[in-house]
Amino acid sequence: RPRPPPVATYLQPGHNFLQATGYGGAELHPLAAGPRPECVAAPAACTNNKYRTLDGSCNNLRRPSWGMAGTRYARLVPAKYADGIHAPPVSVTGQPLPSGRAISVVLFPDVDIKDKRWTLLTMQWGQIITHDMSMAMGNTQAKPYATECCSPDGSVALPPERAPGVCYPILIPRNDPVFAPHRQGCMNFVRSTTDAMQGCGSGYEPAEQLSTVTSYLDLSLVYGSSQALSDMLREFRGGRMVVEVRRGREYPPANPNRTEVCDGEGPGEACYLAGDVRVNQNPQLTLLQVMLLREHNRVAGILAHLNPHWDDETLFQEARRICIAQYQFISYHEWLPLFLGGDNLRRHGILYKAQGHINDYREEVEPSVLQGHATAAFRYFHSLIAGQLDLVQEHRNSYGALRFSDTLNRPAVLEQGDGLDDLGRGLTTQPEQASDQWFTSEITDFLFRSGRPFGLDLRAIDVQRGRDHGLASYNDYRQFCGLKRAHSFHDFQDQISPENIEKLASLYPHPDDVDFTVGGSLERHVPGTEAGPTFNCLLMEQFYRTRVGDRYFFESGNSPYPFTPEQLDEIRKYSLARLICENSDNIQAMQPQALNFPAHDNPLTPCDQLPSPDYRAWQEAGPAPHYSSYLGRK
Ligand code: HEM
Ligand SMILES: [Ca+2]
Repeated sequence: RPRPPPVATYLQPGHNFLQATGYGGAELHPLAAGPRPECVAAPAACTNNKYRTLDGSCNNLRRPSWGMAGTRYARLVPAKYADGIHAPPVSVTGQPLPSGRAISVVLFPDVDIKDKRWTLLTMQWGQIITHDMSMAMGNTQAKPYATECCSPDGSVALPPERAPGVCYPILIPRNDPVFAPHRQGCMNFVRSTTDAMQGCGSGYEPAEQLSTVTSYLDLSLVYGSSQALSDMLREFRGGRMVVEVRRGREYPPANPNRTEVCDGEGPGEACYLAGDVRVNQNPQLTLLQVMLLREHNRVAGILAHLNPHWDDETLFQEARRICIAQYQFISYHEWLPLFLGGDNLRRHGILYKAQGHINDYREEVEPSVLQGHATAAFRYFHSLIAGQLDLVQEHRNSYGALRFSDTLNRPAVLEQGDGLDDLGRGLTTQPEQASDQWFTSEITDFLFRSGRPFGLDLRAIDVQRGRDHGLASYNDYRQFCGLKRAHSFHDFQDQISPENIEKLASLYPHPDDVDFTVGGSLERHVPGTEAGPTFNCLLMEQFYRTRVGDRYFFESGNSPYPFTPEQLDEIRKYSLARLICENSDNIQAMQPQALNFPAHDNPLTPCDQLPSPDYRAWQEAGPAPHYSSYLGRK
């Protein structure tokens, strides 16, 4: 008879999870405190800016590169490479590890179980947050950035032991000009293509990977993670972002690099440029990117009306700051509690039921994204992805659906007919898949198939990516999070079912071999959360750091230029429902809790009756314009 699962120590009442994991995290692996590999050099000195920089530098005044684009992921548990430097791990018995594909087939097949409570938007917002927080230079979709960032002169110089073919665990074209000496600062610093492995100093320290985007939740996916990209995306008039207007609606500008980032029929087909290179990946993601972009221009327009004396720069920065605040509010207050439980979050200082300011910035907390989070725990939610996208009309009848793998890198559907609205209603009507061990074959057999019969396996890539990044094992992370270290496969049964333990034992030579990505995905969920204790431990640690390590977090009264309590009250009226209503083409009604299905206690509500911030709180002295002249939708 299986024993009831013990509660992980950090979740026991009275226990402080943040102490259990080091604060979170004062205990960074010593290497992460050493010379920091950076793709771009952090400024030597910071000024205390009113507004965030575009690349995230100088958020932390004492550690200007913390959370900056182009810096390494953080590690809580030391890296594990077969050779101590960069080779992917092998079994502790010396045998090879099972392939990611074999693991995916045996443990993560497609079983269609829909979530009973939450709409597909819940999944889709998660991907938005992911894209704001990290992108490994070596990841499947990072190619344009990897080349831009790491071989500025196009030169390719390789030390012989890292020549192409030495380690290619993931299939990526081998002619990538990615092996290159480092741009600046760290010249004897090399990388391998597939996995962005880095060694700094002598080149023989354990490899660390770089992330191309700012770690902060700062809408870098809208504004870009560099000043240069941001400048490309700005109109420099009225604080606005560049858009192309078609049929009276705003769309992101055309991507000059379309053959790199989009499939499709050629130049006539929509392919967008945005702050994040992954913007075209799937149409529901693109839809939210379009809405976030429209929201910026909408808010800029309102501010221009309220404060006619503001110049372009002020309007841009103020609109950006409000949009980031609305977005952080949605992400922490509306979205995150579904995954980690509101009580847990409040207990650990990740969320507050509060009015006014919350002054919890801690300059000693490193906000960089954790390997264990981005390379394992957060990817568990690939299980929420649905194999089809419902098209839904205003009365919420679904008249059809798109096959997921038909739509990847082809966002044109948003501009066809009522595509954007029909998909937007689909997002808030269709259930997401349940958070579990089952992954749709649309991503495990058909990912990026681009019209071919088969494609890639995202779950296999997730596993393999963990090895590329030298991620410590499931057992190591169990121990780190306060669970018992397993000495036999049997010992995993406190968290994992006997059937799954049997499968693990058939795949892996030794319990210490089990990949974190794999073991964590098999744990029974902690009640009230969407994952098991070990993944929860990483997720909580991450979202704690992302909040208290951000000097500009919207609720903070200690930021260099805080919102007033009155302005905070307005921001706290914002919602996902409002974002969608406001920035769709013509959606008329939405349920107030857009992550839950429409129901009698969450009824479809006319858009203009949903709560909205009153932006007059941002008006500087002067006569108020008539209210109705700027509050009107669209
Ligand atoms: C909507 C469908 C989605 C697709 C098609 C998708 C696809 C991908 C792909 C291709 C990668 C790169 C894999 C690699 O080469 O290592 C990736 C990375 C990742 N995905 Fe997803 N994903 C989706 C949704 C999500 C969601 C809902 C979440 C979490 C809530 C998520 C979390 C992540 C994370 C954390 C990474 C690693 C990012 C990094 O490089 O640091 N994804 N995904
Ligand atoms: Ca960011």
